[in-house]
Amino acid sequence: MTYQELYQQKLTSPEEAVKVVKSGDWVEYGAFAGQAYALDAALAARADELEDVKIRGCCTTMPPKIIEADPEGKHFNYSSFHFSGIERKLGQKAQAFFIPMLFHEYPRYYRQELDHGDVKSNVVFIPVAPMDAAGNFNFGPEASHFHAMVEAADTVVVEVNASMPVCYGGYEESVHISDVDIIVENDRPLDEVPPAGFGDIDKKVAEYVMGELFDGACIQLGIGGMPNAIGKMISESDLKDLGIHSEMFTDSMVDMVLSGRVTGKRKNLNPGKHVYTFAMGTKRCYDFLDKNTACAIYPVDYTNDPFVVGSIDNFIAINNCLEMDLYGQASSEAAGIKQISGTGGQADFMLGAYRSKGGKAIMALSSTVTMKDGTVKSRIRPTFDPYTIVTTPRSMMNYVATEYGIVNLKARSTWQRAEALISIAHPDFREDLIKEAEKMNIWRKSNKR
Ligand SMILES: CC(=O)SCCNC(=O)CCNC(=O)[C@H](O)C(C)(C)COP(=O)(O)OP(=O)(O)OC[C@H]1O[C@@H](n2cnc3c(N)ncnc32)[C@H](O)[C@@H]1OP(=O)(O)O
Ligand SMILES: CCCC(=O)O
Repeated sequence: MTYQELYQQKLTSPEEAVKVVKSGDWVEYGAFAGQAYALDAALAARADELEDVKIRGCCTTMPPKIIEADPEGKHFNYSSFHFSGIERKLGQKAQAFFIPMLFHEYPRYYRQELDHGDVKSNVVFIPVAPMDAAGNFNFGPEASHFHAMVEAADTVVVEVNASMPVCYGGYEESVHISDVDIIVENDRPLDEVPPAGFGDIDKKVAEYVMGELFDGACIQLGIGGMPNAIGKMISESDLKDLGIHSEMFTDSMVDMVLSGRVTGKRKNLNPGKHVYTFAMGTKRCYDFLDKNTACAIYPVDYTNDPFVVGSIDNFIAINNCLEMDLYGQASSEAAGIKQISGTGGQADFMLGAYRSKGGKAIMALSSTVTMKDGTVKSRIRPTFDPYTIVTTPRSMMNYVATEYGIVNLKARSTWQRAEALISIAHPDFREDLIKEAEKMNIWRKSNKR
């Protein structure tokens, strides 16, 4: 049978395809902008027939119809490995639950199932580009953990999207028709996620970070407004021959490449290739990645493995946090019990970049945040409030930058950390921070006043 004949044999409607889901099943959704919209809608339409169907997603750009159809969660239960803005809102209403993870371990959660059952996966719904002549469906700009999900699921359902960019990769960027059970079709443009904005303070922080970059460095940029400010500054700099090895490919990276700052020529791993595991951006970003042989998508257990990252010389990881305490712990994913995002790849890259010869792991944050009620809070705090989630532990903290400077915490004692962090806190909060540090016994007589 030819691949085309096989395709026709497996092709059905979304309504028929979702009949494979039974009460009690675990169903895997896509991640980021890689979402199976038609399958979600068809499953939602079956709400009244089903009980206890558990769904796992990740950082979705798609408001799930299964939740719209069943807001009280009587039939479906939705969990996510990383909250997007959509899931953050659902989480506030107990319509989405969070699954803590280290991003580089994500594929392993599925593969362990084959050995001793960390997760159970009955059905996977996955969006793909149209089949190529060799029978492969490309996952588009979201390789991440997709191949591992396909391996673990009892039934693999793909939603073929003619608008999906085709992203060439190192490995595990596609699924072969022989591993697919059911095919549906649904053409729709990928969701666009415009880059988070940044202001003058972010730019000042970015200037301190820029001071740590050098020709030939290999860069990872995290998620949020601050990394975007840095990406823009890089593209306007005169840095040469930078490399990209990142988890997420962004619009600011398109600028970094098109401005000529990034060539990848000096990378000792994957030279000449801009390496990533998923993209979230505008159509311009997706078009840039489409069939671009200078870009290589890999599974996340490669891009984010701290040992892989650590093997890349001159690796500079730049990430963002919400708050830091005087010991150097970073809280980046939650405000108290409100889950905002997730650990994602932050801890992976903080560890990996420090392992790299010539590498640096930089946490960039503005010194203050203005809350919705207008109060201005220092992001550098003596201690965290109860229930605060630590994303990067103090033992992994390296460089920290605010608009008042950049300090290195590695191998520094508690008093050195307190002194360094207070020196880059907003001046209005420094005296109070010193008083608290004194109470905490981490301020010495010799510390500067
Ligand atoms: C993609 C890679 O390569 S990833 C590797 C990196 N991954 C990570 O670092 C994961 C963790 N980090 C993150 O998720 C992001 O970097 C963040 C959340 C720290 C910053 O992202 P940004 O988009 O710039 O955050 P933003 O300033 O918009 O704030 C997000 C929310 O947190 C709230 N918030 C921000 N600071 C605080 C604070 N100190 N206290 C309470 N709430 C806060 C904001 O009000 C906003 O909430 P809302 O959407 O309900 O209004
Ligand atoms: C799950 C990926 C997103 C991030 O690392 O922040």
